[in-house]
Amino acid sequence: MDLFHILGSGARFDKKRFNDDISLFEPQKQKKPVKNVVNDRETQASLLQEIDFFHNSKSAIIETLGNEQLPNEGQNVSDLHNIYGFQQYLCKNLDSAGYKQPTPVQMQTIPIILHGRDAMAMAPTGSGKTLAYILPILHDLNSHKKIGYRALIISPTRELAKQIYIEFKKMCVGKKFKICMLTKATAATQAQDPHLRQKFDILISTPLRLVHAISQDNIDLKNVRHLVLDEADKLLELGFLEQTDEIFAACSNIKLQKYLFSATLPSGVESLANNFMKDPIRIVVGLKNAATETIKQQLIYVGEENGKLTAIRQTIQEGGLKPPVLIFVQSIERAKELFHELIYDGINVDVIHAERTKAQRDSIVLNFRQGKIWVLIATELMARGIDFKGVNLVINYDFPQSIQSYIHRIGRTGRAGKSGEAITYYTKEDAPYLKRVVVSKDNFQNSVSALTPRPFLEMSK
Ligand SMILES: Nc1ncnc2c1ncn2[C@@H]1O[C@H](COP(=O)(O)OP(=O)(O)OP(=O)(O)O)[C@@H](O)[C@H]1O
Repeated sequence: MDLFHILGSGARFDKKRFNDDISLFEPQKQKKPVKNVVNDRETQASLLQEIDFFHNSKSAIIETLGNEQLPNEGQNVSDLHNIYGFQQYLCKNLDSAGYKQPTPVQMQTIPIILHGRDAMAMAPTGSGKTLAYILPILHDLNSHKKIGYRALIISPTRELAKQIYIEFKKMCVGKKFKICMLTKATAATQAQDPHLRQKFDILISTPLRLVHAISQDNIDLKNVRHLVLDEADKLLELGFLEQTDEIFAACSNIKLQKYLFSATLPSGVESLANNFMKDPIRIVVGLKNAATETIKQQLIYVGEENGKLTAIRQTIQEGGLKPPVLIFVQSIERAKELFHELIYDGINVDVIHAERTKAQRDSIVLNFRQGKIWVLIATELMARGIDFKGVNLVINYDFPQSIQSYIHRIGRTGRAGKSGEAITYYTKEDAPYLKRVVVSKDNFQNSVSALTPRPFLEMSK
């Protein structure tokens, strides 16, 4: 089972359940079982070259031995030959973006997708799941073709869809790929000119917008080979499920591969997903359905409802509100109320929710990213996927309704290995629900920094 262990670095596979999958990765019998031998070169050489895509073997063995450090010997850019061979433009773009090494979820997911398998990937917030599908998709698409959409990414919110679009664009520099983010305007132009639809390679959309286009016969998804559900558990919840189902139905290509990504995939959702996925490989990085370990979490008892405002004002007076700060509330009304309180206190604050216009939302997101807004009050709209790089503090002003909501909300800080802080206020009424969100940090395994992956540069031909 050593090969599978090596494959599984940074991830946890349900070996019992996916025994068949495991055997797929074992085309030949190991000569002899290897017991935690770090420098057994013979063992490493016997790895299936095509699966050991990132040459992860070291990090896996490090894991076995308790994170012991190994020298980086043998890692040579020029001598690495890999049957996938990422194109130079990808490596260049990764380098320009400052991405030197793949994160664990990227290490695990990329080879699985490139091997033509469906995948369900669960990895902490801010662990790089977006790139974990962007890279193999771009690699597989190879170059621009005029045959219509070949990859489709579904996101629950327009804000996240836009962020994914920007990340794709960043990775496509130097290639002629055409990417479309479906909006009212882009849908209308494609409705008017069917030839235009052939022009694009990749489509990114929210479910509702796409289902509308499908129902109007304005979009053709028959050539889609890669379908990603980003924030998959959200997209498979009641309310989105019907739309997601219609999208699946429209993707009729028999070679379609499906991928689910989220920091949280409750077991009910997983069972549901198993019904429509083809032999999916399940990837779990870290502890399933748990918060990221780089976030310092605090629960603060505020007694009554009005204790929250007192608590936040006290934190401000004590200079404990280091911007940028994101504050989550439960409803649009609550967001508006808190905004008026904080603006009255002279704080550089703004508020984002579904009642603000698209233009306002775009400009708020941009201003918050650029540091022009210090404190942003948000509803659940901003809880998932949004990557604000430097958020120092997340405050759950209103207690989250589920563990999933808690994980995603606080996951807006402590991203990409950075540290962050999360404060959750709770009142007497919230006390019975506390257990839902209190997750033992000690149980968390395989943090991003615990692994020593191969540099991206070594993926090129
Ligand atoms: N290999 C890498 N090296 C360094 N930074 C990376 C790498 N891959 C991604 N990142 C950065 O990590 C951050 C988080 O990535 P991403 O938004 O994909 O996380 P996520 O896992 O999708 O989080 P969430 O669950 O909140 O959606 C981004 O700022 C991204 O630019």
